[in-house]
Amino acid sequence: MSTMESLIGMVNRIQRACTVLGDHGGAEGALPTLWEALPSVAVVGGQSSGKSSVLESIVGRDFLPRGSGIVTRRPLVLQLHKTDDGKPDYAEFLHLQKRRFSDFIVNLTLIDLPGLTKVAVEGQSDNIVQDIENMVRSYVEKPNSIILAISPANQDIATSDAIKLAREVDPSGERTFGVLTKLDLMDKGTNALDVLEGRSYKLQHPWVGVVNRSQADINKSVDMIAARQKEREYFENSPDYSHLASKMGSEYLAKLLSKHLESVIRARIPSITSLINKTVEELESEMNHIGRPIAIDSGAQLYTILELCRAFEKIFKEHLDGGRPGGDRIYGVFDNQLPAALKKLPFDRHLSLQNVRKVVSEADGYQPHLIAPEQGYRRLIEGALNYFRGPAEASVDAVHLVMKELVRKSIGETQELKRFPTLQSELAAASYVALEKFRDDGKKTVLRLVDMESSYLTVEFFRNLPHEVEIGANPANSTVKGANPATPPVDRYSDGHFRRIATNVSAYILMVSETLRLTIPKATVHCQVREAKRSLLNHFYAQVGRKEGKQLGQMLDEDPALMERRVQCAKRLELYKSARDEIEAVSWAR
Ligand SMILES: Nc1nc2c(ncn2[C@@H]2O[C@H](COP(=O)(O)OP(=O)(O)OP(=O)(O)O)[C@@H](O)[C@H]2O)c(=O)[nH]1
Repeated sequence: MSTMESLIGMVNRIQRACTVLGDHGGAEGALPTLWEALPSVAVVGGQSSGKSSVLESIVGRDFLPRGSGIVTRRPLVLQLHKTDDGKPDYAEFLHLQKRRFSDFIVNLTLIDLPGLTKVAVEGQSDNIVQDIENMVRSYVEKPNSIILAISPANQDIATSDAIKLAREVDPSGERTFGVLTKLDLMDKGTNALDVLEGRSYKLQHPWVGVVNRSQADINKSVDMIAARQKEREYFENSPDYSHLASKMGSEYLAKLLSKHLESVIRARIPSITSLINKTVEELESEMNHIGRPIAIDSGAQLYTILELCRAFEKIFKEHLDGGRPGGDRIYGVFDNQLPAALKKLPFDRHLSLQNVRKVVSEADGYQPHLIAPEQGYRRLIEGALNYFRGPAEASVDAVHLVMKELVRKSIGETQELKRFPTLQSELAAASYVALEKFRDDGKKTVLRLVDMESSYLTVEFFRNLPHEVEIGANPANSTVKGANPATPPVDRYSDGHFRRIATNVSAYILMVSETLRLTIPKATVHCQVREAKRSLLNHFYAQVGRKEGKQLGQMLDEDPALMERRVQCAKRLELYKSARDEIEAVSWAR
């Protein structure tokens, strides 16, 4: 394999790596540095110094338009690896190079130096000159830019624009290749040995003299092969240069340049590889984070849905049972909210002397009570018990709210669910419906506890009360109590009598309150918390089980942005891996 072929093969591989990555050195590129890490060749020289001719002979084809128009009259920056939109002047040209240079892919840049200063024609601002100069400079300044400095032999080397620029941006000369063109056009009796042997201007790489096709050759359509032959003969037969013949000419220049490019590219491979490896790692970890794509068969989809539900349920239970926060707030309802609400019930008002007297009297009707006001007691107690409905229902509602919040939190905390917004909302909806049902059940149960208190009073409480006679307001009546029903007692009932009734009812209500304080939490946990742990998603599971494949798929609808991201990542990952293969092949090929 010739040096040139192996270089081209190598660059082709790297180029393929770059192309698969969509990396063309632009800012939008995935790995902008990959392409940019490669050396580029800038062919610089004064007007008509022979840049195009040299480039052609290196590449081995006739490809550049010549002699007029776009090539000669402007500072020409030709990048063979990318088109530059917005510069219609070059469009045709760039179009041409695209077609022709698929086999020589090092970033080639052709720079016409004197053109730089002459570009500002009428109507153009000086800024353009400056801009173009900056652009050119940005090419040749890059440490990975190899400068092919073209100087015509029939001009004083001291005035060479190419050497002037090269000296400026590459003082040590390590990336400058001096090319002397038009040796055949030198005045008779003069030669360029001072330059070619490095005495006029020393560079680290040897100077190479070339003889390109003359304008006459071009006009006669002398092809490249013939031109090469002619060039070879020129050096072999030249009395001045025959001793240098093996190190002169376009072919030698191409070989020299290829070897240099190859070593520079090889030197860059480790850093390119590590760059690729780093990106592969990043992409892999992102892919892990995004998760695998979902299966398409409905069995696997159902399985996935159930797995996800289970993951959610597990977290939800951890919130209730502890391990994750939130369950303690339910205890907070029982320990603070409920007792406080019970304590705040307006029994003082209900058992005010005035109300007790009113309720008892109304219960007595036309016939005042004789012994204890049985009906009065019952009505007072019933009235008081009604007040418990509020706190009882409020406890159920409070627990409901806590659990709803825990469902919301648990869905948010289920990592696996993150990518499935549809399933997330369906799970939330199903859970809320279930919690609603548990709440209804909880309410029914706690209200039943209250109702039970009114349906049957604790008889012992009253039996154990001190006898009416002893609590009677008037000691004079104590002997007749119960003995003389005919005595109209209405006016005999003093404040003390009613106060005592109030005290008794109050004591009874306190006892009931204590009971409910203990039983409402039991009912709530039984109906809501325990049920939620046991059957939060039961209905949902039944529904899912009846779903068709298509509906299952819909439930697993992913966030479109995420799906897109996964596809992108997967694609890039594959590309990077194949790029890595290409690059690895380069480092093994010798
Ligand atoms: N005789 C002879 N003519 C040459 C040589 N090199 C270039 N020429 C001629 O010089 C003219 C300019 O050559 P190009 O290769 O177009 O030079 P260039 O630097 O690309 O020109 P611009 O881009 O217009 O600045 C052409 O007519 C070439 O045929 C050479 O070594 N010997």
